[in-house]
Amino acid sequence: MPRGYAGRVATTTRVAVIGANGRMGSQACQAVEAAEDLELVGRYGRGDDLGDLGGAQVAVDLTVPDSSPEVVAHCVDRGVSVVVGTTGWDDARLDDLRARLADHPDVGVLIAPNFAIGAILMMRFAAQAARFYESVEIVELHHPAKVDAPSGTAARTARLVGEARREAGLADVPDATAHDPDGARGARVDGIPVHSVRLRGLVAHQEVLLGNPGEMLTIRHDSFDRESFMPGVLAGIRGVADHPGLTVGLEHYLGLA
Ligand SMILES: NC(=O)c1ccc[n+]([C@@H]2O[C@H](COP(=O)([O-])OP(=O)(O)OC[C@H]3O[C@@H](n4cnc5c(N)ncnc54)[C@H](O)[C@@H]3O)[C@@H](O)[C@H]2O)c1
Ligand SMILES: O=C(O)C1=N[C@H](C(=O)O)CCC1
Repeated sequence: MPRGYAGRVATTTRVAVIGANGRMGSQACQAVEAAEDLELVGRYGRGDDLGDLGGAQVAVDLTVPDSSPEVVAHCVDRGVSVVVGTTGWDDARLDDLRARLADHPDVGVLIAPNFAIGAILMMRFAAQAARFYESVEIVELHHPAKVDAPSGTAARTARLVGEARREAGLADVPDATAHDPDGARGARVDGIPVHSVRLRGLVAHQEVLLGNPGEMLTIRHDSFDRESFMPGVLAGIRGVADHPGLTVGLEHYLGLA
């Protein structure tokens, strides 16, 4: 156990990682093990019985969109706060989770669409810029093993941008497309066109393109390695118990909201 100031024994937080054999989960286990103030007490893969989560105080969910609601419900019902990196948390799922958390007022859940500091800043900058531009489109680019599209980050960015445009009283983005039988104009999330690229060699990347007559602003973020997510995972673990209820976005723990 680590020693704190004046030789006192500092307390550690007991952590369980669910989805521990995946690309993110395995790296999160390493990050927790390397942190002096955290203790990894449980690693769970698909099919494992989560039980009492090894006595964890905080769980990290890095599974898949189909599993995440059940995993999070299991933790919340046992009074364990959860840091959720898994995507797929649409409004209906968030509403269900809020209702569940109402019965567990001391439990915190952080839904973090992206743990990388640069991606969080990209989302904030895009929301700030949104009211100044007629056009906006999002291009997200990821590794081809990703199971969901659009990415959680792109969906969150689109919602933040859409909200900022509504508050500013902007009209819909201009688009004369009348014939698009193959869906070449991408998906629409909150009125914002979103395009998903899946390409061997990529990890996680996004561009927000904002256009006005005669100019374009591009806000781009690149995660070249999953190590970019780990400081955010650790910040989430350290903060979640102090933020009871549901929080969407790590920016709320970082003074960036
Ligand atoms: N928030 C972020 O910054 C961030 C960053 C990267 C990935 N992600 C998201 O995290 C999730 C995981 O990504 P990945 O690339 O590690 O995927 P992955 O497929 O490599 O890992 C997911 C793992 O979860 C396991 N799993 C599925 N259901 C489970 C269950 N019920 N219990 C225990 N384990 C279960 C799978 O077997 C797999 O090993 C995805 O939703 C992805 O979009 C978020
Ligand atoms: O690799 C993934 O999968 C990622 N998922 C998140 C998303 O969908 O936005 C975050 C970036 C990486």
